[in-house]
Amino acid sequence: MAEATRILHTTLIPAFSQNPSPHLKPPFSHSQALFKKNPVRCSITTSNTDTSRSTNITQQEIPWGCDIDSPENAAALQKWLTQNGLPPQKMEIQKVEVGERGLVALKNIRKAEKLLFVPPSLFITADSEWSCPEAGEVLKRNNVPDWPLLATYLISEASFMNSSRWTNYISALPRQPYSLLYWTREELDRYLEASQIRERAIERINNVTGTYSDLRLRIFSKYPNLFPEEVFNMETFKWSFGILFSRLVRLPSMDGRVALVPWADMLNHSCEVDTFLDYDKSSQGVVFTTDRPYQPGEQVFISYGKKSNGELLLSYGFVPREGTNPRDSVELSLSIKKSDKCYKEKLEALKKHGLSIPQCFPLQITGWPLELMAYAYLAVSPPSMSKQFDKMAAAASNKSTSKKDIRYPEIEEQALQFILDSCESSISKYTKFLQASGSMDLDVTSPKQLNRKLFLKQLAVDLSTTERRILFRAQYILRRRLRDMRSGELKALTIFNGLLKYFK
Ligand SMILES: C[S@@+](CC[C@H](N)C(=O)[O-])C[C@H]1O[C@@H](n2cnc3c(N)ncnc32)[C@H](O)[C@@H]1O
Repeated sequence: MAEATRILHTTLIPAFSQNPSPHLKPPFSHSQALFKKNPVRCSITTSNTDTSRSTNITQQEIPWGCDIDSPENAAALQKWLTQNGLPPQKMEIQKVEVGERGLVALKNIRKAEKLLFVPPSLFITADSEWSCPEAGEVLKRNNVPDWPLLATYLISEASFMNSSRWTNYISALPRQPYSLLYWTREELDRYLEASQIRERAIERINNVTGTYSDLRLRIFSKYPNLFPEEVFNMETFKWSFGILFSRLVRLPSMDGRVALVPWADMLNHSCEVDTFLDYDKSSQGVVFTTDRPYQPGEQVFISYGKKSNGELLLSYGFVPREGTNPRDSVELSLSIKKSDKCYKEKLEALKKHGLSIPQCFPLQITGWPLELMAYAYLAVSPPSMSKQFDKMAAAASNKSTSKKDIRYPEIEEQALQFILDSCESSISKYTKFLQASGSMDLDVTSPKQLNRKLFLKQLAVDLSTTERRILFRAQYILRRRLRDMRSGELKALTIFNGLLKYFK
C-alpha cells in the first residue's frame, strides 16, 4: 500500500508550497498564486435523472460505504468486477478471522504464482473520468495534487450514487475506515499518551483538516454548484482520506503512480509475507507473486510495506500480534537539558543538520541506529569537545552523507547511560498507561460508545505492549553493556593498582 506520510510530504506539499518543510504544515499554505479565478458551471440539475446528481442531496442519503461485515456489498462488487473485465480468480471475498473481510483461496495456489490481474480500466487514478467532468476540470486547472484530488473524486463519485460507474465499489468500501483519523483529540491524548504515534496522528489529522480547509477556501467556495457543502465537508473528507490511507497503492512499475485498485484492495496484510502489489507490464494488470503456497480455504495475504506496529495503526487501524512483526520499531525521544553549558551551541549544530531538541530515533528489537548514538554523544559531550559538535550533529542526521560510525571512547559510557535513562523514562510512561488501562473509566453513555472505547483502548494497549517490549530489550542490552564496561574498567584499575604496588 502507498506510504501515506511520504506521499503527503512529496506529493501534496511540493505542488502547493513554495517553501516545503520536512515537518508537515497545512499543505496548501503558499498556494494562492497557483489557483486561477475561473468559475466553471456544472451540468448538475435538480432532477434525479440517471446521469445527474440532485442538488438537494444530503450527506445522510449518500451510502458512504457499508458495514464491512455485510456480505451483500462484497458479492455485488465481485459480480460487477467480473462483468467489467476482471478475469476469473483463484480467490473470493469472504469473512475472515484476520481483517474481517479478505481474499480466500478457492483452489491450490503455488509458491511464486502470479495472482489477481486487475486491468487498468478498473483502477481509480488521478486521470479517471469524473461523473461531473466540470468538477474534475476545476481541480486539474488548479493543479490540485493526486491525494486531495482523489479524495475529492471519491466523494464526488459517492454522491452520484447509482449514476457513478464506481457505485458497486464505493458501496463495498468500509463506512468507517479504521484509522487514527477517526480518533478524537481526547482519545489520542488518553490512549496514546505514552507513544510517539500520538504526535504523528495529530500531525496527520491537522494535515487532512488543513487540506480540506484550503480546498474549501480556494476552490469549493467559488464553485458551490460543483462542490456543495452538504456533500464536500470535513466529515466526508475524513472518510475519503481514511479510505486513501488504508487502500491506496503505489505502483513502482508505473513510475510510482498511486491508484485505488478494486479487488486487490481486499487483500489483508501479514507481517510474515514479503510480496506486494505492482503493475505487471507483460500481463498489463496489477498482480502480486505469492511467496508461499496456499490451500483452498486459506486467507491469502500481501505486505503493506516494512512498517512498524505504530505505522500500521496510524494508517490501517490495526496492531499485529505481539512479536509477529520483525519490522516493528518504537520512536525514542532524546533531549538535551536546557541547563547544559553548551545548550545553545549544540542546538545550533543540530539545527544546521535539520535536527531538533527533542529528536526521535527508531529503536528496533535488533538494536538502534548509529544516528541515535551520535546524538547521545553530542548530548553528553563536555565544553572541551565543542569542536566535535558539528561532526556529531552531522552523524546524527540521516540526511548527512558523512561517516556515522563515530566513536568517542572517553564519553561512551555517559552516552550509553544517557540512552538508558531516556529508555527508562519512556518505559515508565508505558507502564503507567498500561497499569491505569485496567481500571480506566471509559466515560460512555451507550453500548455503541462502550464498544468503540473498548476497541480503541485494546488497540492502544496492544500498541503500548509491543512498543514497551522493544524498550525493555534495549534496556537489557544497555544495562549489560554498561555493566561489562564498568567491570572492565574495575579490572583495569585493579591491575593498574597491582602494578603500582609491584613497582613501589
Ligand atoms: C486494504 S484494506 C483490506 C480489506 C479490508 N479487510 C476490507 O474488508 O475492506 C485494509 C484494511 O483491512 C484491515 N486489515 C488488513 N490487514 C489486517 C490485519 N493483519 N489485521 C487486522 N486488520 C487488517 C484493516 O482494517 C485495514 O484498514
